[in-house]
Amino acid sequence: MCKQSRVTGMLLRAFKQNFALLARIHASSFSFRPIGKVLFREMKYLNQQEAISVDEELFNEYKFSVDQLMELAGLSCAHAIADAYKPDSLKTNKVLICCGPGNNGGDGLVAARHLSLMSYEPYIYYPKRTGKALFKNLQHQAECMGITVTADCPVSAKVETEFGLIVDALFGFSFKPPVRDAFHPIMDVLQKTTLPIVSVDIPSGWDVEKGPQTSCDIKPDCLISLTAPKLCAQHLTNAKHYLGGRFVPKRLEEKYSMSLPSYTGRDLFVRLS
Ligand SMILES: NC(=O)C1=CN([C@@H]2O[C@H](COP(=O)(O)OP(=O)(O)OC[C@H]3O[C@@H](n4cnc5c(N)ncnc54)[C@H](O)[C@@H]3O)[C@@H](O)[C@H]2O)[C@@H](O)CC1
Ligand SMILES: [K+]
Repeated sequence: MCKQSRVTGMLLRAFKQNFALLARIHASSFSFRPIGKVLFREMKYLNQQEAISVDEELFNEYKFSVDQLMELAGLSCAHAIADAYKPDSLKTNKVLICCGPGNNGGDGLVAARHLSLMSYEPYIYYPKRTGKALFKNLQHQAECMGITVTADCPVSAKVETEFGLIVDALFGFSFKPPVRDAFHPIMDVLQKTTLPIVSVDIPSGWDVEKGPQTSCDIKPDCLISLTAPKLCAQHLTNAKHYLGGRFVPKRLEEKYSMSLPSYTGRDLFVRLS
């Protein structure tokens, strides 16, 4: 084959490959971001049903136990908090941790225990408790480590003077608005506070997909998405955003096309913004 036709063949093949790539990009529901000369697929934001399905697969298909994943999730939250808020950058190292009735609250109980081992002084507000052994044990472990666990909602004035940071572990991806009456007092504290709020997985009160529902909704200073961000994270404004929960098997990540960012070395979190 002459040199000219070899070159023509190469150009044709390159054109076909690029055309196929562009067609795939166009057909996909994901967005692509050019970095240098390479196209990287951006991380996916899960809808509520996808988050629930991923959760179910981790337990049913992969046979993880709730305790295992909750410990890893809560530990990654504690590490991300320690990265974002060094104790001496806060007005005080006392951290108010608000724990809800489900697994999001469990992540908060775990994070409290780990923060207490890292120069913070956690104080847990845990109003609605279940009889499940896992949660009773988490509460017991926190109390054995000298952490106060109370069902009495702290008043705003006390929160503002006594604490340096608030962790919102009230509701996660199973939340269905509107917030029930029993949680109005603490939501009121979170809506009015001037302290930074770190939300675990979902800013409590936000719609899991649509984000804040009213201008009164809480404004987290930091969100720690677990496993993969949910759609509501796209509504964050001027907030730090971390990804934690470094336990997703590659096969599951690929099944849901999560395109998770790479964790560095032994880190338990990735800072996204
Ligand atoms: N799948 C995962 O990847 C993992 C998820 N974990 C955590 O688990 C969370 C999800 O946990 P759950 O499914 O238990 O649910 P949530 O913790 O999101 O909340 C469920 C609880 O909130 C209550 N609730 C729902 N809507 C309410 C409303 N409008 N007003 C008042 N109460 C309301 C429900 O009655 C239930 O008790 C995640 O967001 C994450 O924080 C981690 O613990 C472990 C790993
Ligand atoms: K939350």
